Amino acid sequence: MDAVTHVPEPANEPVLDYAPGSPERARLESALAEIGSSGPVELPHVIDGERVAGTGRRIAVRQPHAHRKVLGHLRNASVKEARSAVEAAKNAAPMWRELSFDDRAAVLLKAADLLAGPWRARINAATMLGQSKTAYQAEIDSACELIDFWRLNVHFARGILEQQPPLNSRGVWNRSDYRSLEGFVYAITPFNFTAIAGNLPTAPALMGNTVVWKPSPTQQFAASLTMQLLEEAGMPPGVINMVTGDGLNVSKVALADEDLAGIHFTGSTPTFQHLWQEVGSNLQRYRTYPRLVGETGGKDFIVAHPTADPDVLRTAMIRGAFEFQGQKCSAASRAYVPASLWKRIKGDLVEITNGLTQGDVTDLSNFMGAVIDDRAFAKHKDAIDRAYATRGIDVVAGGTYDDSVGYFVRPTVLEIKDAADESFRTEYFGPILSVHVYPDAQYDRVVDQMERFAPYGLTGSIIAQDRRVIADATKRLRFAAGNFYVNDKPTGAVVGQQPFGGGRASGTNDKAGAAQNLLRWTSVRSIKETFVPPKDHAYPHMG
Ligand SMILES: NC(=O)c1ccc[n+]([C@@H]2O[C@H](COP(=O)([O-])OP(=O)(O)OC[C@H]3O[C@@H](n4cnc5c(N)ncnc54)[C@H](O)[C@@H]3O)[C@@H](O)[C@H]2O)c1
Ligand SMILES: N[C@@H](CCC=O)C(=O)O
Repeated sequence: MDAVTHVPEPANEPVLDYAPGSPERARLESALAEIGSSGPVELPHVIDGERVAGTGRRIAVRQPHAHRKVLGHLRNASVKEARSAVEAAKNAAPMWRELSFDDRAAVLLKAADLLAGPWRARINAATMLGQSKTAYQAEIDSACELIDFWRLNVHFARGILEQQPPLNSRGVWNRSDYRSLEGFVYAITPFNFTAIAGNLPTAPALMGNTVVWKPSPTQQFAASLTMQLLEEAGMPPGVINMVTGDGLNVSKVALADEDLAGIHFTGSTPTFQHLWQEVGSNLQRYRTYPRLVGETGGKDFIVAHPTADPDVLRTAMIRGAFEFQGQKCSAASRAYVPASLWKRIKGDLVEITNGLTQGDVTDLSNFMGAVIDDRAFAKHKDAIDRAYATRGIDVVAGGTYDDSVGYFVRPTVLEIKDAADESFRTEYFGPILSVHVYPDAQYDRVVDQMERFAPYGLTGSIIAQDRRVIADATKRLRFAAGNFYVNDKPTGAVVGQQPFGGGRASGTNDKAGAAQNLLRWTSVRSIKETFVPPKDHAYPHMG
């Protein structure tokens, strides 16, 4: 029973390509048709394994590219449901932490296999319809990244448990006991990645914690399916308690609870800072210091050197800025391009950007869908309108928007004279790329200016051929990005390959899907056992 087992060797889940005629495409199209043709569903809270309708404000979950189509309805959690969720998590804690690691790991390994197989098309289709992702963007998120999170977290967690003190004095045996945190973990997840939503509650759960999970309302459709999948994988009632809605009442209850042991957050910088402040002001209430893990916003950069390959640069800009409508925290939203290169790439960049296909994501020929909701649409519209109204900014591609059918914002390139313009520091979280074109000789000045201009430190790329430039930029931009790319776009980190997260205003850099993150969800106890203990208090020097 107590054998130290080996967990299955992890490997990244292969990305399926959904080419015309492929079996995965047929499965996906049938899942899209099935969801698309069934009426709106109720998206209840799941507390202690029970579906709870709730009494709070009812909110429609819409398809962003066809906003008249409603996928389902949720209700904002009231204080009552928030209390029930916290109580359920606390009650389930002794049972869950007493289960062996292998039992907890088996739930996630089974969930990963279910997602890789029978659940794949359904969750991808839900992510496409609910978050307006193309087939490829859904596949790398809701299938591959989530499967990788679950499999690799088990692998990394096993590695942590194996870390034991290297030294034992004679007659002594030292051990490390990886305890869960004392209390419950509050997981709050963003709209843009089904994988992140699935990882944030399950990573602490793997380490023996029970969780209150509050998904984003605009991701709730896929989140509810993820919850069902976890139940099918054998997750016991009460381990993960999902409450829906805006989270205000959940925070009111959870952040004031003496047993709050941690927050696992991904979302915007202001939301995380607000949660941190609340925890700070409640500090004296808590039994233990809550662990605060937050991955937040970015203003991710591409710096091109005059030696850059123009095709590599253009492709990194288009894919990095516009895939999933620029709604990745890692999306390239500012680029610094030398004048000599800009002359060479501008024509193609503008033509390709203006030709990017956009529309309903069930039409698999589209490169892009819509932005997530009316609020995001309004923010991007304001940013584009401001660009038109500002001297020194040229809207060289895109620059249009239309919300009559869906929340469509055309991929937009702004050529901006002033490197200190606010669009080089503000996260719009949409398909808007600000480009500063600099005289080739001023490369060094530009790198110095951009390194600190935005408050964030999430992702960034250097595009250059000269090795000395790459080496120098890697050093000079060391703290400007937690994920740094050489001759590639700054998006698309793969679990187990490029552990993801950033510093400065971008978060606590605890690297999702890596051992660093899992360590935040365990509180180590050191056990020293002395086999033949001393029976006399005196030391030899006392004579
Ligand atoms: N660094 C990363 O790894 C990463 C990954 C994905 C997204 N992001 C960031 O997330 C942001 C976009 O996501 P979003 O729009 O969902 O962010 P958001 O901050 O608006 O919302 C995130 C979550 O917090 C919830 N929330 C907001 N206020 C709350 C409160 N007081 N109590 C409880 N919950 C509350 C929301 O309902 C949602 O579930 C961008 O800034 C993006 O850069 C970062
Ligand atoms: N990990 C993802 C971004 C997640 C944030 O939205 C990437 O690397 O593109």
